[in-house]
Amino acid sequence: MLRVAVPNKGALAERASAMLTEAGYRQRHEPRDLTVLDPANDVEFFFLRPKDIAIYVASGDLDLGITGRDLAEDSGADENGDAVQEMLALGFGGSTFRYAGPRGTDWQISDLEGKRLATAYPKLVGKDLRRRGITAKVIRLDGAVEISIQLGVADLIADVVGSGRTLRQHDLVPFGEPICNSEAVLVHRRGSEESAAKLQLKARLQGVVFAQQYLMIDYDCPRSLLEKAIALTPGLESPTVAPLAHEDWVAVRSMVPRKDANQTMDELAALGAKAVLASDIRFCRL
Ligand SMILES: Nc1ncnc2c1ncn2[C@@H]1O[C@H](COP(=O)(O)OP(=O)(O)OP(=O)(O)O)[C@@H](O)[C@H]1O
Ligand SMILES: O=P(O)(O)OC[C@H]1O[C@H](OP(=O)(O)OP(=O)(O)O)[C@H](O)[C@@H]1O
Ligand SMILES: [Mg+2]
Repeated sequence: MLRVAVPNKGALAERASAMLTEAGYRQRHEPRDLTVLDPANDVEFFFLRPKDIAIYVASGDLDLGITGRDLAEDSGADENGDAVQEMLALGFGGSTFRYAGPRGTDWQISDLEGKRLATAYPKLVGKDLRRRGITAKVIRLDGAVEISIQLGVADLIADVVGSGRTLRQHDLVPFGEPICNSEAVLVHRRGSEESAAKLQLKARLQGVVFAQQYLMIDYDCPRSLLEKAIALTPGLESPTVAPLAHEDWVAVRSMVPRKDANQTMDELAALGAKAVLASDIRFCRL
């Protein structure tokens, strides 16, 4: 039976469970439940603290986990790499992990040298500092890191930035390139086998991710414009083209990236396509 770790609280928990439900798996009904058995799919889910998930997966006690890329990178067992390996990016829970300092100074990365730096991600930060050849005193906190400078424990911080609201509230500004561009990811133990059971769960989640990132576009198109229309909507392999009762016209169906959909629809309409419709894809296998 496949054993899978899912965040039990925090920024990723709800979306991770919703994605698994969409992919056809049983999820918990009681928010306090720590395990859910899904015998039909031969999977058991374990609901764990987000920070602990990479530890269970890296040790091999659990086969797969959903966690943040920043947390996965922070779990690295040694200098040679992370103990867990990303199998799939899940397209939600986006954030950056950044250095920040008090507003009013034009902070540079070189200013980190010799400073006290508070963070809840000491390994991720330690690796970044070593890579840059900077020596700083890393102070490990569990959370609410943004307040540590005000309280006198640190000079600078490194933390998760979502909307940026928490930094602004504490008069902090981010500086330097992000240490990590994070999102929710599916991980397994580095170097472990990609078994058929793991690949099946990955494929199901991939189907949900694609369904959320693409729309299906349908339109009617004069045959004379078909080549130009297909160039706008090439689809994944190639679009479906079906005859219409009116022999000068065809119906076209193609998947387009959701983020480009409105622009593509405008361009199709300008070209002379009619009845341009967009619809959601619920899930898919590609
Ligand atoms: N405001 C946010 N926006 C986007 N992603 C976030 C945000 N806060 C946290 N995350 C992401 O969620 C993941 C886990 O962080 P989360 O805050 O949920 O757990 P935690 O800090 O370990 O637990 P807790 O905050 O409950 O003590 C990380 O990958 C992080 O990047
Ligand atoms: O840029 P924002 O949208 O404001 O989000 C960023 C904040 O969200 C997370 O905090 P969380 O609520 O998890 O509390 P924590 O610091 O105790 O982990 C993160 O650690 C930042 O503090
Ligand atoms: Mg947090």
